[in-house]
Amino acid sequence: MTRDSSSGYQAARKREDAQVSRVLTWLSLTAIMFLVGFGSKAWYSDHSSHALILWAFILPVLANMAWFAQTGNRVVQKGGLLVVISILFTYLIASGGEGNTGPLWFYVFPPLLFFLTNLKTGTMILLLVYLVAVVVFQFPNLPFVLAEYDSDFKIRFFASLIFESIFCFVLEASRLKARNELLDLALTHEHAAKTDELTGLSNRRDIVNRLSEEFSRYQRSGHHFSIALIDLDLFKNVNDQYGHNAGDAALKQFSHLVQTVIRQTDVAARWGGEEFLLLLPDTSLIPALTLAERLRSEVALNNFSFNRQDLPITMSAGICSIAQANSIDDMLRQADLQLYSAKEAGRNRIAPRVRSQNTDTRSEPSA
Ligand SMILES: Nc1nc2c(ncn2[C@@H]2O[C@H](COP(=O)(O)OP(=O)(O)OP(=O)(O)O)[C@@H](O)[C@H]2O)c(=O)[nH]1
Repeated sequence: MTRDSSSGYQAARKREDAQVSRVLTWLSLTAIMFLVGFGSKAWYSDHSSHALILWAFILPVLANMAWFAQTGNRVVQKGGLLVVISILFTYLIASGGEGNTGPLWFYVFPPLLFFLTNLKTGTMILLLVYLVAVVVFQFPNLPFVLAEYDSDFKIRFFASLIFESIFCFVLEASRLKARNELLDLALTHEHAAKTDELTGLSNRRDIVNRLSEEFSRYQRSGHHFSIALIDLDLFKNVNDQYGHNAGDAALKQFSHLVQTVIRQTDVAARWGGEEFLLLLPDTSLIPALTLAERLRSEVALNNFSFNRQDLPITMSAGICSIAQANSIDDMLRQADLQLYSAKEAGRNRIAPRVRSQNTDTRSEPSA
């Protein structure tokens, strides 16, 4: 299981994305308040055109918020806000704002960029931001540049902006490192919580969850599925005769064999002790019986061994399809009954149960 495919990781990513969206909504509201406030201040200081431009920026911020509320598209929400803020700050540095304080807003860029993008994209955009500042500082005669800054200010501005950028980069890099380490730890725990330690198959808790998910899918969309409850025959004798380690080796070899026989979409789990459960999605009774019979035959033919000693391993299984049951518990109960009848009939066999509305027939293939 990779970090990306882990359900825990995906849930964490979703939570992070939702958190970023909430922060962006608050940032947008704060930006609107600032634009109203600084616009009013400029208006009453007789800088009416500056005030109007600041107020004009409220519109795209509001439009971005409304678009996000409508579509829930977080990429557009992030990108939209970044574009609006970039244009606003470029205007502020080029116009000087009030009293040539416009460039001060550039200090918002480094933390915001690393928060909204990743380290690589953030660094690239920051370099562009530097370029904008260099152009404005070096070419005061350009038509859109209205402010002139003295050399001392330019040097101090760049030095402090670069210092802030490096600091933000380092902070974000260590935050990401800590976050990834935490996610890896969560992934290890998630894997351990779902996996049987000896065989590496799903454990009982995991298969129970998957069964109920599959049952919900069946109720929603009518997708049939089947289960096979498998028990290794006379396993106590294997332990008694060859030792517990040999028994463990046989359980591992059996689990490996099962995984080579089932499809990728099937799930094999250790149900407990020497009992296993297969969940076979999109499989009705007859294909499930065919698969179980193939597995039984492979097991009977396979050379199970421990310390160069051959181990006599066979299996019996009870099969049940959702078409024959009302619930997961009912399925498990019926599969267990079938397993019992397979054992009673002499082991090393599969017991199907086929039940229609009016009839209740049982048949067992010979071993
Ligand atoms: N080596 C080993 N043995 C296990 C493990 N879990 C359960 N067993 C053994 O599996 C055996 C199950 O024995 P029983 O329930 O009597 O059934 P059986 O001998 O398989 O006989 P039938 O089920 O009737 O065919 C017991 O001896 C358990 O100790 C395990 O993890 N490792």
